[in-house]
Amino acid sequence: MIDQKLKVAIVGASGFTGSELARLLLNHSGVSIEMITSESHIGKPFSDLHPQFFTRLDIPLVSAEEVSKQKLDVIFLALPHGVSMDFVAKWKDSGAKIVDLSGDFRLSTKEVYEEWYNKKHSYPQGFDTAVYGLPELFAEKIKGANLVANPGCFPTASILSMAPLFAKQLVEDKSLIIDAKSGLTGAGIKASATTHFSNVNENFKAYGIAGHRHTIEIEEQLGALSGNQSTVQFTPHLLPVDRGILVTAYAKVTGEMSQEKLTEMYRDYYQDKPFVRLRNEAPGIKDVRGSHFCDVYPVWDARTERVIVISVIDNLLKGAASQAVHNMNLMFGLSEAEGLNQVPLKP
Ligand SMILES: NC(=O)C1=CN([C@@H]2O[C@H](COP(=O)(O)OP(=O)(O)OC[C@H]3O[C@@H](n4cnc5c(N)ncnc54)[C@H](OP(=O)(O)O)[C@@H]3O)[C@@H](O)[C@H]2O)C=CC1
Ligand SMILES: CC(=O)N[C@@H](CCC(=O)OP(=O)(O)O)C(=O)O
Repeated sequence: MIDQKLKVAIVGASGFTGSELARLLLNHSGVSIEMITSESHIGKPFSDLHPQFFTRLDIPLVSAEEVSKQKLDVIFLALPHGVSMDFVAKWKDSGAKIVDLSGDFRLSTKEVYEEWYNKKHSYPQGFDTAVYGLPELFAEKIKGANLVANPGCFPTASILSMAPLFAKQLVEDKSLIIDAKSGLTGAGIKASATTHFSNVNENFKAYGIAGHRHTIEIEEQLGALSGNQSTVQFTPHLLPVDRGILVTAYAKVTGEMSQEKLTEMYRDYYQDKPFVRLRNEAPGIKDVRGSHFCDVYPVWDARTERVIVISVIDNLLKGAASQAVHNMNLMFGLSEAEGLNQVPLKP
């Protein structure tokens, strides 16, 4: 019998999102993991780096150079910004479809990228063919894409919190404030002073104030949705937990609003989007931990005349790895939910 499974490579799998990709793809019926790369651990079994895979995924790690030598259907890039773009340039005509988890291909133009990512070397050709991989908004475009720019974790939770209102052009200009909190795995596997146990444990801190690169990503996507330029005040915070993002978004809206109208609007917008769950109480990060869900809770505060929306995701999953798998499912015409039906891990 001919093996119909998609041949997949995970590039940069010694990191957090790479290992989460491996966990999801191992349980995906339509995929065969052909290759996992790491430059700093060539030759070691994957399970030596991530012992949770012992006896389940022990294949040796290879250099990314090996990717060019094999016929693959999908390449997942779980690499830092500025590194991914060079691999995309190399492999974009290889016949494999690429899902890039970095920020390299998410923004609209070279100029915007260079402004917000402070890039030194020039941007490769081909970025204009990338599709922004947020399935709830762009499924049709993703289906035809060869290169998907997987969204950032904060932008995923932020955009989904506000999309129904922007789609109807109901948000007052410059009124949107997004206050977001992330678990530590959002910062990647490399140790730093910021993520040192003593700096994080029993602590809680804002960072990237008035300049975090996710601001422009959120602005561009919400702007595209409404057809108007949007300006967002975005402030991330570091939470002393492993994983999870909680967004609290505040906005002024134009026209009459009520709780019933708001709930109805969100229900309509997300009715055929199985991974966005409309909640009737404030969700916590553990309600989605280990899953592909984004839980959303919209509230109308008549006293302040503001909409407040709480949204939660697992930054490593809906914010990265499971979103990448969702994109692959769409790109290859597979069932959207294949490999993504995990029930959240709670407590
Ligand atoms: N963590 C999160 O919650 C999210 C992360 N992202 C994005 O996904 C990407 C991966 O993130 P994450 O897994 O957290 O990152 P990590 O820092 O945990 O891992 C990055 C991996 O990239 C590899 N790498 C680093 N430099 C190079 C290089 N010069 N050439 C080849 N490989 C290199 C490293 O592997 P090795 O040295 O073994 O080769 C490492 O395993 C990043 O762009 C990140 O911004 C997006 C959404 C959420
Ligand atoms: C907690 C933490 O440090 N988070 C990261 C965001 C990680 C992510 O989603 O985004 P990118 O792919 O855009 O890097 C940060 O604020 O830079």
